[in-house]
Amino acid sequence: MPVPKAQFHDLKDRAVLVTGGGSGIGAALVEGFVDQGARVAFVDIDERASLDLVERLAIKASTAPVYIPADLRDIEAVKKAAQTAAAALGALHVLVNNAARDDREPLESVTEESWDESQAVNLRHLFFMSQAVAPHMREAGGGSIVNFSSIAYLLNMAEIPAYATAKAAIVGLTKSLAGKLGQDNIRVNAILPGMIVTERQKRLWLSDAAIAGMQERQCLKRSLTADDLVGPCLFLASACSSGMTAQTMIIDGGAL
Ligand SMILES: NC(=O)c1ccc[n+]([C@@H]2O[C@H](COP(=O)([O-])OP(=O)(O)OC[C@H]3O[C@@H](n4cnc5c(N)ncnc54)[C@H](O)[C@@H]3O)[C@@H](O)[C@H]2O)c1
Repeated sequence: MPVPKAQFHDLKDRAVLVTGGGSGIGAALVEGFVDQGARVAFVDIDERASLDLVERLAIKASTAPVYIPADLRDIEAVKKAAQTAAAALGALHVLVNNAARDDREPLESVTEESWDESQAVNLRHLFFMSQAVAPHMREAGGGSIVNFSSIAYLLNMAEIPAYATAKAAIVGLTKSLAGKLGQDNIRVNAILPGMIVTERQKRLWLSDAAIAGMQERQCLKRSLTADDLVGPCLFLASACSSGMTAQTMIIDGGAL
């Protein structure tokens, strides 16, 4: 059964920036915000997927999303992307820090370089993008930042020490940013997805046995998809959650 689409009326015309919006969960989030009538920009390194998404959404939306090509491992590019988004959309009100790359790398293989690379792609840009966007949110009178963590760091998964570290740190980052930015009416929350069956996940990591194993573990006996994250993310972005900050929301079908 398809996940029903929510409507949050305060998100209409809101200026929204999504990182990693070109494919996977991020693309579903971009579409979710576009469906609200929000004005959306997204950053992604994958130009082909991103341009395809813009083309697809331009057909159905009055305002097509703005694609900002950038590599979020480059902090100057992160800052520039925030400025480009604000210049295109006006004072930003919502930031979704979604981009990541869940490479597997066992303990024995991790090097200084691969460790730093993992933190750069999975953690560092969330801080610097939030830092760059916060002044625009102050200008807008407040805002909402949604950080994508993962339940992976709670599952004792052996093959992802650097990724799990980054995803755990995102919860700490979320709470610290919330502590600082609350005085400016900027809320900061995190979403922890469980196993979300995307095309990329199926191509790279998810065997039929792994999917069946997770369904067995979950309370809900179906696979979750990117659409399962859209409603929760819109809710955190909307003033419907205006009393909620420094929190984590687990969307895992009851796996934990
Ligand atoms: N899919 C899952 O099962 C799952 C589970 C738990 C958490 N999550 C989290 O949800 C978020 C989205 O996951 P996903 O499965 O859609 O990931 P994905 O890999 O399918 O998509 C990530 C997007 O980020 C972009 N990206 C990657 N590196 C980039 C860089 N350096 N600069 C700019 N863009 C870059 C990619 O091009 C891609 O469009 C991530 O934070 C991930 O950790 C996913």
